[in-house]
Amino acid sequence: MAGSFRLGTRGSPLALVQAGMVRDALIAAHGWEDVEIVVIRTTGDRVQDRALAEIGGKALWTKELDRALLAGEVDACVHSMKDVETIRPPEIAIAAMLERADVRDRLIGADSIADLRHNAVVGTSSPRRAAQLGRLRPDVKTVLFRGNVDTRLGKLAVGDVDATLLAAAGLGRLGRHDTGVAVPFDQMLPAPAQGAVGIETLVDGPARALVAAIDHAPTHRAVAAERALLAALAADCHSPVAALAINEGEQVYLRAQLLTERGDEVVEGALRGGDEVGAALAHDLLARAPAAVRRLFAG
Ligand SMILES: NCc1[nH]cc(CCC(=O)O)c1CC(=O)O
Repeated sequence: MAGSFRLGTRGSPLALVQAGMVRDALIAAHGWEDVEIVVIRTTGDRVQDRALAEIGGKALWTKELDRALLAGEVDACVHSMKDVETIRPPEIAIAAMLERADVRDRLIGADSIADLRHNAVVGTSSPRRAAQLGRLRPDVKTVLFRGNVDTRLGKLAVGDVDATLLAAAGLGRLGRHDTGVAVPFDQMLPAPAQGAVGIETLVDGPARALVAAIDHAPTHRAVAAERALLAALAADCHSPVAALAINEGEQVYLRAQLLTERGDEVVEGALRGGDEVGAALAHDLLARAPAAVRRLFAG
């Protein structure tokens, strides 16, 4: 490759740490002297006062990065896989994923969900977290909470809310391993693809194989199963859906949960299998879902 490899990324502190991890992995795999990091500003970074779901969804984070990739301004783009839509442009491939970090959520502001004060106010803009919280604690109110990790922790510190929930992976990558407490899976199953960093390239071209050299296959397989479930559900960022695939040899054990907005109704299930497991579990859940849940996943 002539010149240094160019890696596109958003400019948030977390995105820059993740891009640095990808750069280091590429340098180690290929013995390159350097990788150029190209910061691309996205609509999602500019609009901070409305829920992601309300203003256009996950495309807000990917659109500008996709454009730079398609225009040949960068060789690859780094994403939190959680923020990448299920349906991608046909010219773009998920070439690799880094090994997944801690997939759990962390609660900041109380020792546990049970310990939240009566009628506590929790800041989150995630339909999944709001629904799961509503299911466990119907008295708790959730309010819109956006901005990067530091912005959210700042709002918590000044008392705008009693508590908030953030992904352990993001906190850890920002050096905040000790912020808050981990919420166990049985209380809060994570978002599909939470904790996974992905690298996209063009389908055709030399970058794809270069990036594939740093792929962590078990992470890729697990996240692919979670994304296949989302695709079969026709779910988007409005959808209160949780899913987690655990590797078992060449197979995965996929767990998932669909909820109503306040978590009054829920359907959950699990399935073990290969490539088909995401779609199969989606169909099983939809078949068993209460009407109020199925309505949210009408696609
Ligand atoms: N939607 C925002 C977002 N996208 C990825 C992460 C954290 C890192 C990850 O899950 O890989 C976060 C913040 C959060 O949910 O706390």
